[in-house]
Amino acid sequence: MSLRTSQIKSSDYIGKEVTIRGWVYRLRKQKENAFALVRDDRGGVIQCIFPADKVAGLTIESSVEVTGVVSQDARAPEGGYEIKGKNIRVYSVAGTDYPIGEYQSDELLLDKRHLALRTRKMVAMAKIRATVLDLGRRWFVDNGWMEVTAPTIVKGAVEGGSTLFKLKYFDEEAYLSQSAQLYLEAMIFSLGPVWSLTPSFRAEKSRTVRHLAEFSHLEAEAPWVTLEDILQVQEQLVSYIIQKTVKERAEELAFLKRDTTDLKKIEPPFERLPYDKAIEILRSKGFTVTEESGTKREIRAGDDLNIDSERELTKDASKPIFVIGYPIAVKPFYVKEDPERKGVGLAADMLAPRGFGEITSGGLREDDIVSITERIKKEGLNPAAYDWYLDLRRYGSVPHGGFGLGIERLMRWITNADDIKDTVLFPRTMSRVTP
Ligand SMILES: NC(=O)C[C@H]([NH3+])C(=O)NS(=O)(=O)OC[C@H]1O[C@@H](n2cnc3c(N)ncnc32)[C@H](O)[C@@H]1O
Ligand SMILES: [Mg+2]
Repeated sequence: MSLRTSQIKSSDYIGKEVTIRGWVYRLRKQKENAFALVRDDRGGVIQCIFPADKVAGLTIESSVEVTGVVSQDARAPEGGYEIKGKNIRVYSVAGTDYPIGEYQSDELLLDKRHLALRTRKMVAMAKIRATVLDLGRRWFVDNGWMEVTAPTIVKGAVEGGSTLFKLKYFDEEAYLSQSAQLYLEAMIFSLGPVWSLTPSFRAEKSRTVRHLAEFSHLEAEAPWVTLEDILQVQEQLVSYIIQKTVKERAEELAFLKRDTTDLKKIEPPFERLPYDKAIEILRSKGFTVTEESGTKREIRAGDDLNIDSERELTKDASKPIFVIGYPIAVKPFYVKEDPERKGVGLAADMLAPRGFGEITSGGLREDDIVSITERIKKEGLNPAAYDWYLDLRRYGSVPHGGFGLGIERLMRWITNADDIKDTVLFPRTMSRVTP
């Protein structure tokens, strides 16, 4: 029975004969002996020593089954354990032109992502990502939220028509979903608090380190909630994911050289910063924005916040900041207007500390059919595509709200990755749709 290297690296196995299966990760041949670092299917590596002639034709990434006796030697790389090889079975000899080596360009690593996923960095990233997804699910399940699955082929925009991917759907036009939100709103009337993890698509015509064309979207929606309820759900969820990821993936975070001292401080409550106060802070710092015409001017009330303003607001923060009460004009049609403050939306964005930018957007939804119909029209959307959605206001409308969290945005913060593309296995951007 074959074992994984993590099992073998213990004093229990010293002197025992074991079998491991994996791929040749590094190969050093000397006159007498050859030293093969074999990587198992979870990325663990152990040194295997053979007489040089026994592994003559072996190449990097050849798939092998090694049998031998475990010994301990402080000089052995990867933890001081090694296998003195007795037998090696080669399943497949890899081509001698394996393209992933010590040093290569980011572009090549993206072009060969299907192979680069075998590198230690991407194995660590993939394991952290799997844990983040697992923890997101664990939090919702443990707190009584119901998982639902929304469609990803839809007929309407949620976040504005400019970032829709159009597709030919049999004899009609359809789009790839930007967000599951509208469907989650349909499910709260029978399932209460619901959540989903779906791919969301945005035809972002911008090359930034924070945007993907396809991202993993963790969304939630609940009936009978206030904006404060929605903020508390988010800060508990994000704190839970971060605190447990720091513990459960300490080895991988260490491999990525991520000092997690700052992440250990992430716990509720997060700061609530009113939008007007945020603008005041930015104006006091002489913050400027560039208009479409290219002219620069001082930021003022009514402007949306961009990454530069978010960075300025969070650069010295040790915990996320909720910016609350954006102007309704810069928010989508579904955002509820504050009945006490005309023109102000009951919405909030969660901004990660240290300039990592927006992690979530959320808030209360407009639950009055006349108001939301007007807002759909005002946004230039075709009300016919939302007739089913308006039924949710026609039949039993209730105060409700929710949020969307970008998994890759959260991952970029947790791993301190330079680029959001590093946090996803097969990134999709404006200039990349393969492999
Ligand atoms: N159920 C909801 O209320 C979600 C809501 N309809 C929504 O889609 N909001 S959002 O556009 O701000 O996107 C939500 C989050 O989704 C992430 N997001 C949003 N767009 C992207 C892109 N292009 N790439 C990566 N991540 C992205 C980011 O963290 C945002 O805060
Ligand atoms: Mg947003």
